[in-house]
Amino acid sequence: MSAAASSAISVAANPLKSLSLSSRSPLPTAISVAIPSRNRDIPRRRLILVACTAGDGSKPTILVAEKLGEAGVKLLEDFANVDCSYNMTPEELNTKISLCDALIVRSGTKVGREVFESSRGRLKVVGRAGVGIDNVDLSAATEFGCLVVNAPTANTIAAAEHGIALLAAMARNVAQADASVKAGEWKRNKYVGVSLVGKTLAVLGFGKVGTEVARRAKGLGMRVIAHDPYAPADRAHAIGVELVSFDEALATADFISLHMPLTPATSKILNDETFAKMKKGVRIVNVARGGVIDEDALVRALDAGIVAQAALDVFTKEPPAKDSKLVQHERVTVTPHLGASTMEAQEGVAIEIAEAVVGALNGELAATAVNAPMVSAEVLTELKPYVILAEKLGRLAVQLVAGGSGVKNVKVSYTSARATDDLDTRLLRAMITKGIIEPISDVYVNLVNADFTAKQRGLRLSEERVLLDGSPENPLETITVQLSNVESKFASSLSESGEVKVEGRVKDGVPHLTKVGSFEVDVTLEGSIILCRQVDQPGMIGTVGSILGGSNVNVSFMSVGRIAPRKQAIMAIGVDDQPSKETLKKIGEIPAVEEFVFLKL
Ligand SMILES: NC(=O)c1ccc[n+]([C@@H]2O[C@H](COP(=O)([O-])OP(=O)(O)OC[C@H]3O[C@@H](n4cnc5c(N)ncnc54)[C@H](O)[C@@H]3O)[C@@H](O)[C@H]2O)c1
Ligand SMILES: O=C(O)[C@H](O)COP(=O)(O)O
Repeated sequence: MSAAASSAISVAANPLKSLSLSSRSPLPTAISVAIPSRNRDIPRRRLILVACTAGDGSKPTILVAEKLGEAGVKLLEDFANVDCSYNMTPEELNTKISLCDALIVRSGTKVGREVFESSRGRLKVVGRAGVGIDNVDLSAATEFGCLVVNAPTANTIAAAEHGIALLAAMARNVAQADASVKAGEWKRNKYVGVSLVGKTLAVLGFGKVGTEVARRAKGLGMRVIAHDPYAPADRAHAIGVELVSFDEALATADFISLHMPLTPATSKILNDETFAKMKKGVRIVNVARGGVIDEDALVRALDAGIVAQAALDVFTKEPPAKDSKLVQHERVTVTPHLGASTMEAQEGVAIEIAEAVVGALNGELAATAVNAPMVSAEVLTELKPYVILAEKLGRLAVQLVAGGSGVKNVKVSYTSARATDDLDTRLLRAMITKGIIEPISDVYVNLVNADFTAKQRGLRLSEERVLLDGSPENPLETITVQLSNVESKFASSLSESGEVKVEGRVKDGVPHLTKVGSFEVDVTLEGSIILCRQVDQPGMIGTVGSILGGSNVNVSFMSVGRIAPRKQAIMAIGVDDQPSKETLKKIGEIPAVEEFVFLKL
């Protein structure tokens, strides 16, 4: 099958009366009449991939719950109403959130399920001004269709520098000696330190921060090894770092620096058992997350002399209890989660997160999305009309089902001359899901929660690719949506094998409906559509057109698809305005009309 094989003919004509056809095909199966209309352009709909600004044109509201750099706040203020409310209690946050479209936090605010529940569907984006997203309930965010974005790069150097600062300060007892001098003491023998040069540093978590720490430690003359199950060896080799197993790292290190995220797999990864595998007198730095260390076990390891010293920027509970044995331990150096706190990093993070949040509220895909598939801007631009087509086909198909909620099986076919790995259909699938679910529920579906929502509703969506011959000028030729095991309220929409079937394609950047059941039609997918099955006979277009015209319903497009002359035909009529019940009744009463349906797009 190819685009050229379609036998639909589009005839640009003005009023219905002056319809004249010039066909290249002996037996046209679809005849279209383009009617100039106020709304001929694709409606200025936002591509609602993730979130959107308020539909009424009013500014969105962004709640900034923790201190954010000035430049970021300014960027947000140019776009939205910004409420900077710091130090809120959880209850205050839950109360405010229902009035906010986006929330920006750092590590100090817990964004749990109750925040999404309290937002009652309004919260569309959570921006984490930093890297770690362990304070955000990602599953709840996804369920509620809320995008989570972070600012993963702007504080890397700051965190790495803080790790090195703690490493050196710990080795030379800087904090303890400082406190002692300020207390009037002068104990030069007590605060003799250890040297870094020639010592082995094990970096656990060789990601952005870990790599920068390793690079700096090499500069200090240390031997650096790293453990990271997901890090590429060539990156390690490039800076002279050897990747080793976890146990080897523990057994050989004089210093251990932690740089992995807090996940169920890394929670308390340093514990009694793993401390026991370490070299006696090891020194530990943690600028990652407090939860990766079992803090009670660390106190035991310090007291047992396994761990000589520790330098900690992060704690399981922040701030830690005043009487925390760990914090008060004389061989432990602490800072109050300062890793990202440099002027430069905070300005950078603020801009990075503000841009991500504004972009997401504008309906763009964020490059730093944490809970949504990444789709590059180029792919997105190219797929834009197909994304609209996909959603509209979903909407149309489900409205053709009698008692739409029984839809369980959806088959989507994409015809394209593009190689399979050159066509990313995740967006299209999400939008078809949105189109199918939204008209029959009050769920808001977007790229974030489409798969989750489909699964939750027992909707199985299978995709099929049909490879076409020819050059892949367009990403896609047609999209076909089929719903199986359903009854249809418009029998003509059933395929030969009994599925509700609609097919569309993009023409000149505009989505068109090109097939309903076995009938070829050609109508732009905008406004609303009336589908009529009728006996093909002269005057039908005029009769229906004058009923609609008489009721002041503006017709934007008409197309007739038929099996053969004087047999059954499907008339697809695009209308800008919703016809009244009486008008639709009049159409149904035309003797040649066998069935009809009104569909909202
Ligand atoms: N103290 C601070 O203010 C501060 C500042 C920035 C980052 N951080 C924290 O530092 C951590 C690292 O940040 P990043 O930007 O380098 O993140 P990153 O994602 O670039 O790197 C994390 C690395 O950890 C690795 N990893 C995952 N599981 C592991 C495991 N079980 N064992 C070993 N490695 C594992 C990953 O493969 C990845 O390479 C995060 O927890 C982040 O929140 C803290
Ligand atoms: O994960 C991070 O980015 C750091 O821990 C920084 O957290 P903060 O924004 O609370 O300083």
